Amino acid sequence: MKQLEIAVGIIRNSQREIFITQRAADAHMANKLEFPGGKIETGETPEQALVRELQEETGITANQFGLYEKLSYQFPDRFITLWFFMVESWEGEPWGKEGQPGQWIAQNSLVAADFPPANEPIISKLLQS
Ligand SMILES: Nc1nc2c([nH]c(=O)n2[C@@H]2O[C@H](COP(=O)(O)OP(=O)(O)OP(=O)(O)O)[C@@H](O)[C@H]2O)c(=O)[nH]1
Ligand SMILES: [Mg+2]
Repeated sequence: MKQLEIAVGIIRNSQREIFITQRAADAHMANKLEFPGGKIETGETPEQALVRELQEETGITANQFGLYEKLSYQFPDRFITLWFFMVESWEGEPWGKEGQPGQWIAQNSLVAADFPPANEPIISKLLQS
């Protein structure tokens, strides 16, 4: 069973919109929306992985963030632990740097079904706050 640790960023602007990207058609959880991020590599802290992944996937440099939630999920073929960081201060303008479509979505209009099932508790929490 694959076991993965993932760091992702909830990139939120001053209008309470969140930068969301769409997963590739050939990826795990194909076409689902996601928070940009990816696998924590050996020797990296979750925070270091977050900064690296956001640079690679969205072009921004996160400079202030805090852990929002950490949760685990058992997929049929893999067990993943997701570290969700709230990112409210960064340099640059996020875009879909790896070719993935990106968009700003109002925090209160996120739809859980558009995301991988592991994200459900996070979408609920964002909708409630
Ligand atoms: N980035 C991201 N991954 C998520 C989210 N929710 C969720 O279940 N995942 C799962 O986390 C796993 C790893 O994410 P990833 O594919 O972005 O990893 P990565 O950027 O290192 O990709 P790579 O393997 O192409 O290098 C995938 O199995 C993905 O389906 C989310 O909101 N954001
Ligand atoms: Mg990724």
